[in-house]
Amino acid sequence: MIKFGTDGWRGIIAKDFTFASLEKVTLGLAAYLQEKYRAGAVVVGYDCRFLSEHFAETVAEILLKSGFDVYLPEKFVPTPYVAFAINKLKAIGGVMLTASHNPPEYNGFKFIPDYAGPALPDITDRLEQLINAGAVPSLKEKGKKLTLNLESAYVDHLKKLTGLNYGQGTVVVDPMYGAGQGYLEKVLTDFGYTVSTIRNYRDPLFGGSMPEPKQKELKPLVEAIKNKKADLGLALDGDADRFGIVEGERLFTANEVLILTYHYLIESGRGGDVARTVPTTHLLDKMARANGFNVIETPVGFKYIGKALREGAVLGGEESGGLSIAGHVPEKDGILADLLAVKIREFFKKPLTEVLEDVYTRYGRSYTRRDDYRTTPEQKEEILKRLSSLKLTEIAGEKVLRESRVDGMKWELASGSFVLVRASGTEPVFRIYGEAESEEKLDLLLNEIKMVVLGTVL
Ligand SMILES: O=P(O)(O)OC[C@H]1O[C@H](O)[C@H](O)[C@@H](O)[C@@H]1O
Repeated sequence: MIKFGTDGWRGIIAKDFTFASLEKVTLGLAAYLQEKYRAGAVVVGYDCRFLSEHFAETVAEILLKSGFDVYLPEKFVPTPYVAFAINKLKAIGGVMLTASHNPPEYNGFKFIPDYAGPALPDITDRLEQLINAGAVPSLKEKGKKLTLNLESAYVDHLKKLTGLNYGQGTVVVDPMYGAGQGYLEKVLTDFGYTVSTIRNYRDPLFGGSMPEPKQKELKPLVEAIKNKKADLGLALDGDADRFGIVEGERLFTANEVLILTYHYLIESGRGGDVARTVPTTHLLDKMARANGFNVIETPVGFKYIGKALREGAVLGGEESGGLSIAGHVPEKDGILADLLAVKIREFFKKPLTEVLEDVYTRYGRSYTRRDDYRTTPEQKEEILKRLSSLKLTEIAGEKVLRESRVDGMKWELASGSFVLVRASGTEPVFRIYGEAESEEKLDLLLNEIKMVVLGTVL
């Protein structure tokens, strides 16, 4: 049984993710594409993982035999680049072979439709149906196999979109052995920055860790920043759709990066509506309201943010590390987010830490946190049952103003704080998220919800 999770189908290589299961998935996709289009081109990209290029060949071969033209790159590419290529080539869609930031033993299959953002559930539901029913496409005259070669176009587009200028400074780039190698280096050296790079070769084992830009995994970047006396460190996850931005030893959370980006867009005259997922910081709401803009709240998943971006939001993002802006593809792009961080420093002429302080002074300070708790399938069932009947009027002594079930269960409190519990769609964990005006308060909120919801089960 194939299931598309929060972001595509993923599995352990050789156990679930095999050539045979990939063929089955691709046959279903080809049948889906034949249902929707008479002809067209499909972009097939792949990351640096074990066998990724061979998996991509398998996908390409089936699509070609189903009568579609296929664009295939000569080496690994970032996920946002595939989205960019779909847009540029007016392709009918794309496939990205990647397991993003998962451990090395995983690989994955992500379908990106013609609108160049993550597939929405109506599409993945139909795909699952076709795949699990063993659908096969009709054999057609073989399509054309073409080389995907839009790196320069993508780089030029990012240069224009970010509006970077010639600047000075030292930057360390850390693609974490992933598919984003070369892009940041190219843009920044072209603009006169001194760039040094670490972990910039293919290692399907990711140096024994995970290609995820988190504090623990970014120790080598922090070390390199110190050694090079660099102003900034810029990291990417395994397929470069997520970012890691570091000044000194400080890694900015995705919430902070979203706040900084929104502030920059507003102050540079590019303000507008903002889209965020339910657990993402409400400071964005305060900023939007203060400037006469709207907030679009969505369930977790960049597919929903992508939709809001297509409908006119100027910024869309999520606390898990996704960001894109108007004028770009509605897919999260870590390379774009990293370059925007450089632009923000350039624009405000100060370090990001100081820009963030200015934002807090203007709109109010807030602290966010997410705690993850591993559960067994039985525990998950029990917690979900408990959540469905839970009614809280007060949390940590504060009145609940609003309760919402857009995704999981969210309680918004009188002071503007919130707590949210939901089951992850990508890992066997429950996530408890919160935001409050002080760290002490945040602690109280998260602990109380942990006790009430997970307490006796875990
Ligand atoms: O909290 P989860 O359901 O595990 O999802 C966490 C994240 O997973 C993937 O990376 C998706 O692309 C994101 O859109 C999502 O936010």
